[in-house]
Order: sequence, then structure tokens, then C-alpha cells
Amino acid sequence: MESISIGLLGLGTVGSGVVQIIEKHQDKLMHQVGCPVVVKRVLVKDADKERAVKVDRNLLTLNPEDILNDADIDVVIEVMGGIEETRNHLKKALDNGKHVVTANKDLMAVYGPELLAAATQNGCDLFYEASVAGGIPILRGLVDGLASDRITKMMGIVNGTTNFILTKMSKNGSAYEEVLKEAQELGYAESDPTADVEGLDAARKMAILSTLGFSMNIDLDDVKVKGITDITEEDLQYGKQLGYTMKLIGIAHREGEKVEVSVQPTLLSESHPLASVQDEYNAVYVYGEAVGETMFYGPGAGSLPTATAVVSDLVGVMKNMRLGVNGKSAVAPQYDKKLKGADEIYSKYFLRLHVKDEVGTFANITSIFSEHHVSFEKILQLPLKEKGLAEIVLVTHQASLKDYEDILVSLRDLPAVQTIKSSYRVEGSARV
Ligand SMILES: NC(=O)C1=CN([C@@H]2O[C@H](COP(=O)(O)OP(=O)(O)OC[C@H]3O[C@@H](n4cnc5c(N)ncnc54)[C@H](OP(=O)(O)O)[C@@H]3O)[C@@H](O)[C@H]2O)C=CC1
Ligand SMILES: N[C@@H](CC=O)C(=O)O
Ligand code: NA
Repeated sequence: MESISIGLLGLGTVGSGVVQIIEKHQDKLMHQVGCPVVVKRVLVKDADKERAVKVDRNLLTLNPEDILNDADIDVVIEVMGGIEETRNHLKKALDNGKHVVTANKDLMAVYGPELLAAATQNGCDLFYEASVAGGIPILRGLVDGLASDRITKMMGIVNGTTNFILTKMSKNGSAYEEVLKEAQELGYAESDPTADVEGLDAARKMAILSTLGFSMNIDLDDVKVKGITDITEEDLQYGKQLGYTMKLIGIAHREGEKVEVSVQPTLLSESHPLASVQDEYNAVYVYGEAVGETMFYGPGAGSLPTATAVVSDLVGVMKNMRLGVNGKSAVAPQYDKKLKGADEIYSKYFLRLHVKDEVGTFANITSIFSEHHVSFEKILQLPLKEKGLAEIVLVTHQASLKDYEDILVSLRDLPAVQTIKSSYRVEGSARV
């Protein structure tokens, strides 16, 4: 091969990083694959836009066909985002025999199986390491590093924006809106940050992780999702008081043939290794039957960290090109999808209530829990400024999601309960 020609879809935060790494690490790329890597065309929306990296204007195009139909382009790198239009672009690239590297978890969570099948049919590679946990090589870690093991549980902080927000709110008492704006300015957030803060970005990544980790086609719709927009300062403070730290955690748990996949704000024991993951950093805690506990840690967002994963995938494609084995690495899921029911999902829960401070309130509340065979790890009752009201904060022992949801229904019907202020899943045991 004289050189490898790249067509780049997008030249934003990640695309700019890709160009920088290809330029600055050209010697390492050449040493590994035996030929230079050349960015031949770059798709953008606005050719006159100021950019983080200098690119010859003659390389820029507003027409994706200039890349998708260019016979000289070997690999399409997609870092433009979006779903439907981008799906069509990548399908066309694969049908035209071009290998694809993408960072697009929105796309892979919804159309991953379809595009992977198209890649195999066309003898092309489709790699997407950057789509989950940015620069952390978690997908290769699962597919290659832990290929011999059966994964039982994965717990991940897989969204850098929300981890950055929760870190600043918890450590500095910063205001949510102010920190979200800072995350956007730093290039961590999606173009529409709703995907970050409502948990959808993390859910997409958990769907991709679970599909690979459990070898089961987990769709985005299978992932129960809640974001961070309802978290209050009181919740953060009570969590700290009880020995927990608030994180947006993706949980994927397999018991026998059945799995549960969810994303929610979670009070995590301060002693859990994930509790130390700060700012835009991500981490995925993987439990395997044979390997035991492992943790993959690193920057989950940002231009160069994410671009590192993208260009590393490009090296993987180029190595396969040299060996003539492109399009052969995708392994179809081994197991039929079987999801746990609410009566099979167990966790501890944090609950904060405002109640009437009168005789019998506490007894009525605790009897609802005992009717569902749910006991308590910790309970606090404190008076409120509002006359005649008190605040009850409790952490349950392990309870099924079904029992806990039934308890919440009964509490809402109890006259003594004025408001259910907040409820969170709890992972790990707090300090005594
Ligand atoms: N930012 C991060 O830390 C991470 C991002 N990702 C993923 O990487 C992808 C890119 O993210 P990011 O770089 O942050 O996004 P940006 O918004 O910074 O960049 C998107 C780029 O794509 C171009 N583009 C977007 N839509 C079109 C279109 N319809 N036609 C032509 N060009 C288009 C834009 O052009 P123009 O510049 O002219 O506007 C821009 O150059 C996304 O899928 C994201 O989810 C994954 C991991 C981390
Ligand atoms: N917006 C995402 C970017 C990386 O996937 C995040 O905050 O993690
Ligand atoms: Na990754």
C-alpha cells in the first residue's frame, strides 16, 4: 500500500483531534502499518468556520458524496454525530467497500446490528471504540482482553458531562446551570446536552456495552433511564452524611440467562472504586466469573482523548488491511435476549420524605415497608421549619424493584406523607 486515504465526516471537537493525532503521530502510524495515512477529504457544514485545527481549505467539502463515492478513499471516519442521515452515509460507505470508524454511540445503539451486518457482508471493518467511554479502550477490553470470560456485571460512569457536573456540585457547591455551561465550553457535552443530563447518552453506551459484554442484542429501549436534572443539594448533602457520593451510574447485571440494564443517579458507597472517578473522567467496573473484578479508567470526553480511540481503531483497520482479514472480526451475539422482571432486580434504595410530625406517622410508614418484607440499613428523622412537618431519610436493605415501587405507591396514598422528595438506587455499603 502506498498510503491509506481517509475521508473524515466532521471536523468539530473530535474531528479536530483526529487530524492532530494523524499529523503528530504519523511516524508511529507508519511504523505500525508500513505506509503514510493521508486525510484526503473532510465533510463540514460551514467551510468558513473557525476551527481548532488548520486544514487545507481544498480538502473541505459540504457534499458527503465527495467522500462516499471517492474510490481512492479507503476508510471513512465518522465524527459528525446525528443518526438517520449519518446511518445512510455509513451504509453507503460500507456498500462502496470502505471501512468505517465511528465515535457515534447514538447511531451504534440504534443501528449497530444493521451496520455491523453490512460491514461483514461487504468484507469491511466497522469499529466504534470511541462510542463508549471516549478514550478508554473498554470495547477492546471486553472483546479481546476478557474474551475468555463470562461477564456477570458492569457498572459504569460513562458520561463525562454529568460526572463533571456532579463532581463540581458535590465538591464546590457549584450551580448546575453554571457547570453545564462550562462542560459545553470544554467540548464535553453533546450538541444537544439534553442527551447528557437526561441519561440518554449513558443509556446508549450501556446498550452497546451490554451487547458486547453479555453477547446479547440489547436495544436502547431495553435500558431503564433517569437523568440528573432532579438531583437537589439536599440529596447530595444527605448522601455525604450517610457515606455515599452521587454518580450517574450505568448498571448491567446478568444473573443466569437474564439481564438488567439501567442508567440512574445512584448513591455510591464512598469506598467503591467508582466513587473516586472525578470530573469528565469515566470508568467501567467489570465483574467476570473467572477474572473477578477489573476497572477500566480514563477520560470519557474531550477532543484528543476521544480522537485517540478513533485513530487507534483506524490502526486496527489498517493492520487488518495488511493481513487481508477485514470484515471478519464482528462476532454475532451468542444468546437470545432475556430481560429481568421488576421482581428479579434487587438493590438498596435511598428515600427522602416530608411527613406530618404526628403520632403514628412513623409506625404507619415502617409498617408499609414491613408488609413488603423490606428492612432498613439507616433511618434519620429531622424536624422541618414548616410547622408540623418532619423529614424522614432512609436507606433500605436489598429490596426488589417491584416491592420498592409498590411501597412508593402505598406511601403516596398515606395521608401522613406530604411529599416523596427523592428516591435513589444505592450501591455498596456506607461507612458504619
Ligand atoms: N465531544 C466528545 O468528547 C465526544 C464525542 N463523541 C461523539 O463524536 C461525534 C462528534 O462529536 P463532536 O466532535 O463533539 O461534535 P461537534 O459538534 O464538535 O462536531 C461535529 C462536526 O460534524 C460536522 N457536521 C455535523 N453535522 C453535519 C452535516 N449534516 N453535514 C456536514 N457536516 C456536519 C460539523 O460541521 P461544522 O464544523 O461545519 O459545523 C462539525 O465539524 C458525536 O457522535 C459524539 O457523540 C464521542 C465521544 C466523546
Ligand atoms: N457528551 C459525551 C461525550 C462522550 O461520549 C459525554 O459527556 O460523555
Ligand atoms: Na472507548
